[in-house]
Amino acid sequence: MHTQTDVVARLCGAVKRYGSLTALDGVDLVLQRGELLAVLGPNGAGKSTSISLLLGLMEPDQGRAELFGMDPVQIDACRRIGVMLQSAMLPATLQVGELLRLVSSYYPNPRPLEESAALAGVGDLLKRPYGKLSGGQQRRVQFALALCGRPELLFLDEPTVGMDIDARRKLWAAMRALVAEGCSVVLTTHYLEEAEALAQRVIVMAKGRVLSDGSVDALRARVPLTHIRCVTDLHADVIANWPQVVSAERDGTRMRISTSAAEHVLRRLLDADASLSELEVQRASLADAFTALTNEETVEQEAA
Ligand SMILES: Nc1ncnc2c1ncn2[C@@H]1O[C@H](COP(=O)(O)OP(=O)(O)OP(=O)(O)O)[C@@H](O)[C@H]1O
Repeated sequence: MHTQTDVVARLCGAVKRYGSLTALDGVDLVLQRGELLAVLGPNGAGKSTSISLLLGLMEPDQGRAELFGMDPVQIDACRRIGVMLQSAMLPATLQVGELLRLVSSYYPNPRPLEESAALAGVGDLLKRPYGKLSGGQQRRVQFALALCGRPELLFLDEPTVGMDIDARRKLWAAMRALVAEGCSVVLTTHYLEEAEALAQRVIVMAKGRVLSDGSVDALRARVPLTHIRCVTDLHADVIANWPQVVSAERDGTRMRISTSAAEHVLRRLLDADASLSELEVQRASLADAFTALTNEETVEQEAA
C-alpha cells in the first residue's frame, strides 16, 4: 500500500464548469511517485482541464487539486514540477542555450545544461534562435525546458505531436530514463501506442469523467477478443455462426475473425480448411479497448 508521501499529485472530486458546460464532472485522480500515468480520451474529454487544475492555472468549482500535498499555486510545489503544454509562448529571438539557462535558473537544483540538451536531443541546436526552428525541433526544446529543473513531476500534454518517428522514439527513451530516476510523469496523448509503450497506468476519460483507471493490461482485458486473419475458401457467414465467434468478414482476399476463444476457433478453422494460409493471430489492442469503452459511454448516455 502506498503511503501519503508517495502521492505526488491528486484531484479529489474535481468539478470544473465553463458557463453551462461541465468540463469535469467529479474527477478523482492520484499519481504515485515514480509512476508514468497516461491520460487518454477523445477530444473535449477534460484531459487538459484536469492538468490545468493540477498546475494551479485555474481552480476547481468543487473538489480540490493538490501537488505534493500542497495547493498547486504554492511556489514550493511549482519548483518541483516541469511542464510541457500543447502551446508554448517562448521568445523567438532567444537562442536555445539561452532559453535553457534562463529556465534552469528558476529551479534550486537544475541539471547541467549539456545533460538537459542531450536528454531532449537538442545538443546541436543550442546556438540557434528558437523562432527559426522547425515545429518538431521546437517541441524538443520545450521538452528540454520541462526537464532542465530536475523536476520530481513532469506534465507532458501531447508532447510528441508534430515529431517525426525518430524524434518520438528518442523522447520515449528520455521519458523512460526520467522515470527510472524516480520522476513521475503525467502524459496526455492521442497515440495509443505511446501509452502502451510507456505507461504503468492508464486513465481513460470522456465527457469530464474517468471511465477506467488501471494498468494497460487491465484496460486491454476489458475487451477479451482476439483477431484472426487468414486466407481461406471458407465462407464468412459460416464462420460467423460458429460458437464464440463475434464477427467474421471478408477483407479482400483475407478473412478477418474476432473471437473470445481463439484456440478453439483456430482448431476448427484448420480442421475445416487444409489449405488455409497466411495465418495471423493478434489479441485485442489498447485501441480496441479504448473504442469499446468510449462507445459504451456514448450508448449509456443516449439510453439515459
Ligand atoms: N476556456 C474554455 N472556455 C470554455 N470551454 C472550454 C474552455 N476550455 C475547455 N473548454 C471545454 O471543456 C471541455 C474539456 O476540454 P479539454 O480541453 O479539457 O479537453 P481535452 O480532453 O484536453 O481535449 P483535446 O484532446 O481536444 O485536447 C471541452 O468541451 C472544451 O470545449
